[in-house]
Amino acid sequence: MADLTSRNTVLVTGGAGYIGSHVVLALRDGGRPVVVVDDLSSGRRAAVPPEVALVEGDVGDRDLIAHVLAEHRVGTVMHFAGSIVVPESVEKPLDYYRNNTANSLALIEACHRAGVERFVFSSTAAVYGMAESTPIDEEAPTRPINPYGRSKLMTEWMLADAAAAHGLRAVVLRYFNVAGADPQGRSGQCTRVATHLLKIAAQAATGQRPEIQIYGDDYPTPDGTCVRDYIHVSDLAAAHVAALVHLEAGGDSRTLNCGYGRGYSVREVLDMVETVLGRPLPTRIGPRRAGDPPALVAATARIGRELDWTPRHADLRTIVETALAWERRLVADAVAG
Ligand SMILES: NC(=O)c1ccc[n+]([C@@H]2O[C@H](COP(=O)([O-])OP(=O)(O)OC[C@H]3O[C@@H](n4cnc5c(N)ncnc54)[C@H](O)[C@@H]3O)[C@@H](O)[C@H]2O)c1
Ligand SMILES: O=c1ccn([C@@H]2O[C@H](COP(=O)(O)OP(=O)(O)O[C@H]3O[C@H](CO)[C@@H](O)[C@H](O)[C@H]3O)[C@@H](O)[C@H]2O)c(=O)[nH]1
Repeated sequence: MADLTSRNTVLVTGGAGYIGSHVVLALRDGGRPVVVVDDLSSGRRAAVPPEVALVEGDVGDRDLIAHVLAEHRVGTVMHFAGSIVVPESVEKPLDYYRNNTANSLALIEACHRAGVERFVFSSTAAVYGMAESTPIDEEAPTRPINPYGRSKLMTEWMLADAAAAHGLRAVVLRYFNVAGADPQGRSGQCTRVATHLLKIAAQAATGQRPEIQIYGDDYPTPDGTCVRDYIHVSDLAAAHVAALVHLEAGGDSRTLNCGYGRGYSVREVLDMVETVLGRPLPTRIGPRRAGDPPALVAATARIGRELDWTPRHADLRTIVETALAWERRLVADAVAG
């Protein structure tokens, strides 16, 4: 019989990606043993610290996962691996159901077989769809409006059912808009195809794009542009560590919003980028982007109550400054070859 108490390694799937790599840093900063499984489809080997084992492979590969869980004495799985581009999910829904839903099923099954009972899952505010009112609390109806959101919601359901039947305990974190970079400059967003507002603004600020297009200024919001709740990626990483502590202390399954409960419009974000930069950026008003809700702001009472988590970077200037510092570094590294 395996000694479950000595299983204290955390398996981070997708740990070579943007958010996963920050969580790996937070876990390592806390002295935790970590192993990463990543197929490097969008992640980078360099995002994983050299002392952390990186197993290159598919999270849906049951044999590989069974081997990793046993070999590294994994006690908790944090599951980030997945496909994340909403418009792509509309064009290729089956790819999203395979990579986000079917591969999550394989991973949950592997955990069940191996007796791994603690699970932390990257979900998304996209599960709420067009929210009827904001701020949105966790009891709001889940009516995702695209395959990406549905593929993630199905994983939430599988985890809830596995919790009820098999004793798996899962913290589902529904992220709002994740942005910024590690304040120490160790990681940041590196995606090849940028779609997120702040990444695009950082690329424009560093001369990699001629302009930024604002997708619609006729929304029913104070300045007509969409409002979002931006959370610094390092605070989000700390929420994962707090979720781990909760589960290790015997805590039950939870579904928790991750945001600050404060919304900023697209214009306010771009104003802050210009302020930090000290010069204006070329912007153009374009048409609305399909599927954008006018406002998405998290109700945050539950995470404040359920986890021992205090945000440390909850201001837009810090988010913008760290995102810009990271983008400048990427550009400098590219120039240096
Ligand atoms: N970025 C956001 O604003 C945001 C918001 C809500 C939820 N999320 C969720 O957070 C998670 C991480 O997102 P991110 O922004 O870091 O994206 P990312 O693309 O940077 O990271 C995803 C990682 O998963 C890996 N991966 C993908 N499919 C895999 C597979 N089948 N097997 C092994 N590895 C695989 C990729 O190589 C990459 O390293 C995702 O599950 C996403 O749905 C992100
Ligand atoms: O070039 C751009 C890019 C974005 N936007 C706008 O900026 C806002 C934020 O867009 P983006 O950064 O693409 O994030 P969202 O579409 O809000 O989606 C993110 O945040 C959601 C939660 O709020 C998560 O569910 C998603 O996974 C995550 O990608 C939206 O109003 C966009 O229309 C622009 O105006 N111009």
